[in-house]
Amino acid sequence: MKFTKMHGLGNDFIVVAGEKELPSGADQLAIRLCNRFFGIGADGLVYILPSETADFKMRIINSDGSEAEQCGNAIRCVSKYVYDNGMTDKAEITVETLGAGVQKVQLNVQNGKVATVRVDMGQPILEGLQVPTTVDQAEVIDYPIEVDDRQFRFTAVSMGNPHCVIYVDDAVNFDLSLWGPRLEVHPMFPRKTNVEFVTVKNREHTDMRVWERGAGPTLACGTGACATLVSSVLNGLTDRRATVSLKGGDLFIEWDEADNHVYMTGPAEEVFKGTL
Ligand SMILES: N[C@@H](CCC[C@H](N)C(=O)O)C(=O)O
Repeated sequence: MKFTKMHGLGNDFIVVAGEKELPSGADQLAIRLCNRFFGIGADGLVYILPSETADFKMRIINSDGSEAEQCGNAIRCVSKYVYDNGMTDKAEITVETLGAGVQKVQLNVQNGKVATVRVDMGQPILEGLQVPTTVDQAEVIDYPIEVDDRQFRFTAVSMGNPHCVIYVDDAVNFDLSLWGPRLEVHPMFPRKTNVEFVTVKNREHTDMRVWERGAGPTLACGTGACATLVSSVLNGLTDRRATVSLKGGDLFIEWDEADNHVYMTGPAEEVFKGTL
């Protein structure tokens, strides 16, 4: 099996192309290959597959073997992969995802290779039961949640996958590994959740640290950055265009008032190719 190790701001993936469909046993393979001590090491295993409704289809398996509906950093890596490897010569492509429909992608090509990618991430889902949370409300904004003896307030956003956004005084130094795993499996999130801890720096800039469902602490999360911007607008904290600074670097996120779509712009990089 040939693979390419790629990353988007340090959120890293083992990318595999050439299969017709998601192979059975992909969950166990992801657990084995994503292991940083006994495998290649990655946050997820990503398959690029043929699609009947788009130019390509993407499936992503988290490092714990669970499948995610969508992944912002992976879709940028997939877009770079298909262009740089001659699977398309188009600068605008479409990618089918499991839970966020078909997404339109614009490639910024420099010297024949994709440098950055702008993805139309679609419309955010805010209805509480659809995110999903157990809160039966049209929107779940600044809502109380208790973990052990600590009270947080969260805003729920789905970008195809669920996110719980929490504002803290200092996201950069926040104890992610203590609270992230507890919130990920909190009973208010029936399909578990990704958790973003956010500090607003000004109306066009936030810091964010993420605990990902099925992968733990990662250096960046594209859908998490989108959820952060949407949440920050809903809470009146930022404008509709802002930079989200993650541990691995910056993503530029826009929530368009006209079409209600969220747009994410950021880099994608190849690390190495290999054969198993
Ligand atoms: N890193 C991703 C999200 C990957 C999936 C996530 N762990 C989930 O289970 O929803 C991103 O860049 O969006």
